[in-house]
Amino acid sequence: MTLCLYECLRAFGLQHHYARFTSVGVCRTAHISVLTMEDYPLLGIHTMEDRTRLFQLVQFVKTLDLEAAVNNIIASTFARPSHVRRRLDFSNETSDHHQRLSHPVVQVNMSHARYEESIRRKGSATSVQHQYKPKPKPPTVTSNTFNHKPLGHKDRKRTTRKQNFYTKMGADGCMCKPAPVYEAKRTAGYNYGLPMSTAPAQSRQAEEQRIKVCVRKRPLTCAESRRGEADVVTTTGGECVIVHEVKEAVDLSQYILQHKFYFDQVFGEESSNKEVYQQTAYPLVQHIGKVTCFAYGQTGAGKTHTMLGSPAIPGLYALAVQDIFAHLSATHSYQLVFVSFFEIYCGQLYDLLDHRKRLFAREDGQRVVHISGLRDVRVDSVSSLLEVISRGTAERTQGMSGVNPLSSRSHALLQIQLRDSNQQIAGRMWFVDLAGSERASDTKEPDRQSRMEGAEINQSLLALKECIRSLDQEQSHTPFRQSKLTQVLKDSFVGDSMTCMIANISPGHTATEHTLNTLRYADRVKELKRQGGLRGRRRNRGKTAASPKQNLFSSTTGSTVSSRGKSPPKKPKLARQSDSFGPTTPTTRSPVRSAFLCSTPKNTKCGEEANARRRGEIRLEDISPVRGWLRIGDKRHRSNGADELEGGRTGNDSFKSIERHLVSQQSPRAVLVLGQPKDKRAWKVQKEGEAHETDSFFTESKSDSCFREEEHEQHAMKGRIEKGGENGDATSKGEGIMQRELPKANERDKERERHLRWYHKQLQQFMPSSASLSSQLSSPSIYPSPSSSTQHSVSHLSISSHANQGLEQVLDGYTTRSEDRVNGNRGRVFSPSAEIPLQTETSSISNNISEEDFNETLMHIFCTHSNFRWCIFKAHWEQLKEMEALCCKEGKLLCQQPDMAFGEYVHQLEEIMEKKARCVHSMRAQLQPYLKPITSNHQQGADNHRSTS
Ligand SMILES: Nc1ncnc2c1ncn2[C@@H]1O[C@H](COP(=O)(O)OP(=O)(O)OP(=O)(O)O)[C@@H](O)[C@H]1O
Repeated sequence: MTLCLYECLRAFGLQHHYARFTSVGVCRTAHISVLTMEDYPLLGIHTMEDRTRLFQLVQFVKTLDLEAAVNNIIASTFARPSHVRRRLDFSNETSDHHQRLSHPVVQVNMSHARYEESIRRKGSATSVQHQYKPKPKPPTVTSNTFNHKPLGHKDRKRTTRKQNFYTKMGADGCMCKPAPVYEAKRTAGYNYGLPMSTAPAQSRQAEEQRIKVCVRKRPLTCAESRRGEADVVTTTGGECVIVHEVKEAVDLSQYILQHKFYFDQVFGEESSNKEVYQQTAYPLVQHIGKVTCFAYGQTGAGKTHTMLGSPAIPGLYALAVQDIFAHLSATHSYQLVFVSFFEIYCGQLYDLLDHRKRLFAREDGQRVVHISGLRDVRVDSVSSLLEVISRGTAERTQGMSGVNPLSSRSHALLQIQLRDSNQQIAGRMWFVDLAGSERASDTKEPDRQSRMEGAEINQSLLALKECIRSLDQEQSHTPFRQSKLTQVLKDSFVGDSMTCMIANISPGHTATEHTLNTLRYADRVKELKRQGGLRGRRRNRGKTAASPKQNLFSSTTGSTVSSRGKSPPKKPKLARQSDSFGPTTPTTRSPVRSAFLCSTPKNTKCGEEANARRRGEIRLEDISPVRGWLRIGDKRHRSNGADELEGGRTGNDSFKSIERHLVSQQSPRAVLVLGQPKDKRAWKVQKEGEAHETDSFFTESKSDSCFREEEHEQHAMKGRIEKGGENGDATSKGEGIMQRELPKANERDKERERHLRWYHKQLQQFMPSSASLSSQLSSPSIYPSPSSSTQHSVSHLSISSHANQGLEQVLDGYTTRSEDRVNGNRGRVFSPSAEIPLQTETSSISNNISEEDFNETLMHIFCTHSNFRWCIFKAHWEQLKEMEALCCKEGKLLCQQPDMAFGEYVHQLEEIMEKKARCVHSMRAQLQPYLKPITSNHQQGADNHRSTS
C-alpha cells in the first residue's frame, strides 16, 4: 500500500514529499484523488513545479477506476469540512487491496518496484545506469515517427541529453514496442480536448460550428533532420494530436509525458495544401459572407507555406480564389472579385499593394472597423491574383528569426471581397497569416529592432487571446483595441461570422514547448467554440433564453441546453488556475471544479453525462468551508479527536451542505473568495454574513440566498438536535453533543473576535498615517478602468503614464505596508477604520488591484518596454498572490485555534505577515529596474508622442 503511494509520487518526481504526505494522513494512492489545491501547502508542496506535478498526479489518480475507494472517502471526508483538515483522515476507507492490485497502473507500479528492488540488489553500477533509463511511469507510449537516423560523429557530440534520450528511445526495441491498451488510455500526460468516446459526436457537430480549429504538423526540415531532431508529434485518427514531451524527474531520470489534444481536424506531415484547404477554407468559401481563416503558430511552423504556398504548391489563397471563380462561373454570377493585401507590423498598418502606404483602422458609428486608404485590386483569374499577391509578398516585412531564416515579421491580411455591379459588398473573406510567435531567448543576437518586433508580435497574439478569452467569459468589455490585429479582426469574432483557425506546429523536439503553447492556444479557442460559439452570445447576455447557437445544438442533439451561468465547469489549468492574469498562461478564473483535463463538449449529451459525473467529483474535490453548524461540528471533531459527529449527521446532510455551498459559489451574485464585493448588494450580503458569522476572519464566497438557507438550516438543525436528544438514538447522540457545544463555540468565537478587534485598535495607535495610505490605495481613480469612458478619450501615452503611476502606487502600497511590517511598524497592516471588519481589511491588499486593471496597466508597460520580462513579473505576481492566499489561509486557521494563548496568537500572526512582506519585498526589488526607467522616460515619451501626432 505504502509502496504504491511512494511509487506514484516517485513517478511524478514527488517522492521527497512522501514523509510529509504520510504525516498528514495521505497514506494511499486513492487518497490523492481527494486532494485539492488548498491542501498542497499542507503537504509541503510550494513550488510551482511541485504543484504542477501534484496536480498531474491528482488528475491521474482520479482517472483510475477506484470508485469504491473513492466512495468511502466521500463518506469519511464529507462528514468533516475541509478547511480545517490539518490531518487528512482516511481511516474509514475500506481496504480494497484486490481491486487495486488488479488495477493496471498499480500493477505497473508494483512491477516497477520489483524492478527497482532487483536493481538495488545488483549493485551501484547498475543503479547508475538505471538512473538514466526512462521510467516505466508515467507510461511511455512510443511513436513510430521518432527519428531513427543514426547521427554522424559531429552531430552526436552536439546532441543534448534529451536528444540522446529520444535517440535511445528509437534504438531501444523494448521502448518501441506497442504500448498496452491501458497505457494508451490512461496516460499520465495531459488529455486536452475530447475523450476518444466523444470524438465522433464532436465531429458530427463540427460542420455546424462557427469556429473550426485545425492543427497542421509540418514535416521535419532537412536542417532539422541533419541536426538529429526527433519528431515528437504524432497525429492519429484525424482529430487527435499527441505531443511526447521529455521530462526529467528530480532523480534525473527521464520519462515521456504525453499531451493529447483533440481538434476538429488534425493534419499530419503527409497532408498537402489541397487537403488542408478542403477541410478548412473550402467550407468558408461555400459560406462566403463574413469569414476568416487564420494561421497561427510558432515561427517556422509552416503558416506561410499553408497560406501562400509556392508556385508549385498553391496555398489557401490561390485555392480559395480558384473555387470562387469556379463558383461564379457555374452560377453565371456577375459579381466581381477584389482583393486587398496589407500587413500589420509593429502596430502599424501598411498597404502591401500600394508601396507600403500607411493605413489607419477606424471605427464608424456602428462600431464597424474600416481601413481607410486601403487599395483594392480587381482580379479576374487565379493567375492575376497570384501576381498581385506575389507583388504584395515582396513588400512584406521579413527578417531572420531565431528559428526561421526567412521569417515573416508581420501579420499579413488578405481580404477577398465579392462585389455586385453596384459595388455593394456581397461577401468578404479574410486570410490572416499571423507572424510567428517567438521567445526572446530564441533570437540569437537580438538587436533593438528584433526585440521590438518580437514584443509587438507577442503582444498582439496575446491580445488576440485576451479577446477570445473575454468573449469566452462573456465579459462586458472585450479588449479589441488592445492591438491593431484584434481591432481589424473584430468582425471575425462578433456577429454572424465563420472562422477557421489553423494552428501550425513544428515536429522537432526542440520546439516542444512552442508546440504545446500553440496547441494550448488552439485548444482555448476550441473551448470557446464548444461553449456555444460567439454568435448571439453578446446579444443574449444576461438573458435566460438559449442563444441561437445553443438552439442549433439542441435541435441536433436533442439535449436541452442550459443557459448562461449553467455551463459546465471548464478545464482546469495546470499549476494555477489563474487565467485572467497574464497572457501567456492561464490565469485567475473562478475556481474550477472539473477534475478532468480533457474538456468535453458542453452542449452534447456526452458532455452532460460527463458533467453529471463531474458533479460527483466536485463534492470530492472541492470541499470548501461551509459556515454554520458544519463548522461547529468540525470543532467538535477536532477537540475530541473522534468522529462522533460523523455518526450524528447523515451523509445526505453533508452532501446537501456542500452542494448548497457550491451553488452559492456558482451564483452570479456570490462574492468572490477573498475579494471585495463587486456591488452594493454583494457588500450587503457580505455584511449580513459577517453579522451572522462571528468566527470568520476572512471573507468567503457567499450569496444572500445561501445565507438565508443556512440560517434556516441552523434552525432546522437545532430542532433536529432537540428532537434527537429526546429520542436518544445513535444519530441524535452526536447531535446532542453538538447542541451542547453550540453556545460554547459561539462564545469562543466572540471572544476571539473581541481579541482581534482589540489588537486591531492597538495597532492603529502605532500607525496614524495609515489612513491616508489606505484611502489612497483603495481609491479606484488611480487605476485606469478599462470600461471607463474616459479611458478611451485620453491618449495612449497618458494612459500609459497613468497606468504606470497606478502600478507604482500599487507596489508602493504593497511594499510600504509590508516593509513596515518587516521594520517593526505593525500598524500599517491593518485598516485605520475600526468600523471595517478585519477580514475585509486583511484581504484588501489584493482587493485594491483588480486583476483586469493590473493586466491593463502591465500591457502598457509591456508595450513601452520591449525588454520587459513579462514572465518574470508574472511569476512574481503569481507567487505573491499565492503567498497571500497562503497567509490568508494560515491566518484563518490560526484564528480558529481553540486553545492558543493570545500572545502566541499575535506572534504567529506577525510571522505570517512577515512572510508575506518578504515576498512583496522581493517582488518589488525585481520590478524596480523596470519601473524607474518608465518614470524617467515619461517626458521623453511625451515628446515622442507629440512629434508623432
Ligand atoms: N507542410 C509542409 N511541407 C513541407 N515543408 C513545409 C511545410 N510547412 C512548412 N514547410 C517549410 O518550413 C519552412 C518554414 O515554413 P514557413 O515559412 O511557412 O513558416 P512560418 O510559420 O510562416 O514562419 P514565420 O512565422 O517565421 O514566417 C519553409 O521552408 C517551408 O517550406
